[in-house]
Amino acid sequence: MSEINSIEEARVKIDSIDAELLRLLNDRMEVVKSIGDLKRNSNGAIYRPDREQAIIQRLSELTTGRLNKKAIEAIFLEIFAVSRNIELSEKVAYLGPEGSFTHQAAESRFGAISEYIPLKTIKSVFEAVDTKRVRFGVIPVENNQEGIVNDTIKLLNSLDINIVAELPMPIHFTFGSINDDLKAITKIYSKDIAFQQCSKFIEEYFNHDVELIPVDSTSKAAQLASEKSGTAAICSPIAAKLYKLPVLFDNIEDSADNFTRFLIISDDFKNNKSGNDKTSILVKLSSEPGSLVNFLQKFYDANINLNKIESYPAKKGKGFSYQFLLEFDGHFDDASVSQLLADNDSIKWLGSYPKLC
Ligand SMILES: C=C(O[C@@H]1C=C(C(=O)O)C=C[C@H]1O)C(=O)O
Repeated sequence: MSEINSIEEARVKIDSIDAELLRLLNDRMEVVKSIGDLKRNSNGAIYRPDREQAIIQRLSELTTGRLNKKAIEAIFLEIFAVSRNIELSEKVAYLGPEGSFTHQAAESRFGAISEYIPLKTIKSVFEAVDTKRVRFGVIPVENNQEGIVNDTIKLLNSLDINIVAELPMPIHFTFGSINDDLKAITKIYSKDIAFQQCSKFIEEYFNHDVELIPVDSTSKAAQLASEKSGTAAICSPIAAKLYKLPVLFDNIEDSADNFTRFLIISDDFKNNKSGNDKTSILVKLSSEPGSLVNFLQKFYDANINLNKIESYPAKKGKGFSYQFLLEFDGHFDDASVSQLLADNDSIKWLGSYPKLC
């Protein structure tokens, strides 16, 4: 690139590059529109995380300039979200309320312009997907501090719903208030759990008395704080944005490694292989010596790497049997995986999807 001597000169260059980018993006959207028409004729799914992951992987290997994989991902996830809306706008339900961390996770994958429906419970998200009122649902499945979300597993077990993609997301809390002088703040709204997870911040920044007021959601906290002087909220960045609450501090949580794994779910959905996939299953095993060992032996024999195993007691008739959630490397279409899952009534396949954590 030739030498640039002034900001004005640089901006002229940027304007011309942007015009070219826009022309190329519009060309891309024409092709995307044709794909949308073809999918409509064949009733194919609009969202294909396998294909999106393969594009990001390909571009990360191709890049020679300043953009690394993370930057490419940030840019292209928005392009994909806009593309999907041009193909066909698909409704997305998530565990609300608006401004929840699940909302933030949903927006990170489906972009700013999709049609979102916040629902009150994980069960209602599953039901909205099951009755085809929405094409996709977004719900939490585990948090590294709190453990697994039992409702999600229970509903994956009882309904015919598949996992389309996983979304690991670091949980960062922000501190927002319309007062920029901390001394003027006498009340802080948030959820109990957020107070616990940000206790060091509260201790260090407030040596005067503040009242910690627990409310139902961190979005509610943001709303209340946006309406009243002398108050503040500990909430998600998206909730602060939603209620136009000025953010005074970001990342105020005690532990830097608080992360939640969300799932995108749909009914009747099967990804193609992306090259780096994970499979989730539920399996019921009888309560007798060796049943788990014998089952796990099959993974060892097939050289399949296990990522997770969680157990749940499952009521069955008079006695108890055991149910396990297993996650392992590989895709349903891999011969080793399909052989392992074949002809086994006690296994419920939940989905094979690009591995992100
Ligand atoms: C265009 C497609 O549909 C969606 C949009 C994609 C894109 O913008 O490249 C990729 C995968 C799908 O989620 C496709 O399936 O190729």
